[in-house]
Order: sequence, then structure tokens, then C-alpha cells
Amino acid sequence: MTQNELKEAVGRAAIAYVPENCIVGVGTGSTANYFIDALAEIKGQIQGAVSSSEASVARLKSHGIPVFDLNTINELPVYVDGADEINHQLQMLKGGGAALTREKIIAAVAEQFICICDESKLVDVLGKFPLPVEVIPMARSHVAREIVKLGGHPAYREGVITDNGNIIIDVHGLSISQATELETKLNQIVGVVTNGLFAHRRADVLLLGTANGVKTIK
Ligand SMILES: O=C[C@H](O)[C@H](O)[C@H](O)COP(=O)(O)O
Repeated sequence: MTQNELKEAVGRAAIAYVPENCIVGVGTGSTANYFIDALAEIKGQIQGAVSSSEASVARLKSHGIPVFDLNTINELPVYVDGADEINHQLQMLKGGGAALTREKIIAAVAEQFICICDESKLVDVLGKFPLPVEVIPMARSHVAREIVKLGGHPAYREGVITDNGNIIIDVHGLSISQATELETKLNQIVGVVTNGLFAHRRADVLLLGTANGVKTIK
């Protein structure tokens, strides 16, 4: 199977976690896009969605799926999203598509986080994929200097402005054994909006696309 076929398989498998008549949390990226396309097939059975990016909002709307403002809803049973890396404790590294902050907000509201990935994303130690950090533009140099003090190599992601009007610094050279501690330390740097470690709020279920089918890891 190709990587895209594995992504499509997990996107479809996640539909089983969507309760009838609910509002569903929808993530961002190529894997989440397959979930959105599968969701379109059952759109008559849900009220609609909340979404972590303008790109996903546009895709949901193109399928005729109603999109709600997160502030108008009281409960969110499930959030479905991809990841750039996930470890065996179901801690994730996210934000390759620059949507990390809205993803973290929706994940905080959701009762269950269902992570959908092809098997290339499962790692023993997070950090080979550069860790994205969303930063207020005027704090760029300050945040970069503080990241160096933590042992990382910061790189400004040129030409990218997030949906929130901020910039992204990608942190290279990390081998993240203490993910919750690093998530907290990075968030304490003044000027950081959030970082792409999802260690405090991990996934509840991983649907992993493999050559032998979709594996469920809890
Ligand atoms: O900002 C983007 C998100 O964190 C994505 O969930 C992540 O980058 C994975 O995307 P993809 O499914 O395209 O690999």
C-alpha cells in the first residue's frame, strides 16, 4: 500500500469513533483531509464540525458540512487529527502544517483525541522531525536565543504566517526524552504562543495505518 492509501485507511477508520448527531473536532493536514472526505459520506448523521485551520474549514464547507465556532459549543466528544510523530506513550509532535495552536485548543476541549497516522509516524523518541513553535512576530529573536539555551537549533520558517497571524520557529536537533517538561519550558518563554508537543494532552487512541491493516493502540 502507498503512504496515501494508509492515510486514507486511517481516515476512514476514525469514522467509527464519531457518535451520531454530534459536533466533531477536525484537525489539519493530509491525513485529516482523508478523514474530512470520509466524514462527508455520513454528514447527514452529524450536526457539523469545529476545525483547527482555515484550510480544513474550507474543505469541510466544500463538502457541505456545517462548521461551528468553538465558543458556541459546550461539549466535544471527539477530535480527530494526524501527527508528525507519535511515540508509544501516545505523546505527539505536531505543527508541520503550522496549525498547532488551534489544534491544541480543540484537543483541550475534546473528551477523546483520536490520532490517525501512517506507520512512518510512530517513533521511539520524539524530535527527529523539527519541533514547531508558534511565536508572536516581535519576539522572534528573543525566543530563538532562549531555544538555543535549551539545547535546540531554531530555524525561522520563512514565508509562513499562521492562521493567528504569527510566525513559526522550527527547533532542530532535539531528542525529546522528557516531553512534558520540554512542552512546559518552551511555553514559559515570553513570546511563545504554544509549541507542537502534545505531551500533557496526549492522544487517547492511535489508529495506525500499516501494511497489515489499521492497528488500534490505546
Ligand atoms: O499543523 C499541522 C498538523 O499538526 C498536522 O496534523 C501534522 O502536520 C500531520 O500532517 P500530515 O497528516 O499531513 O502528515
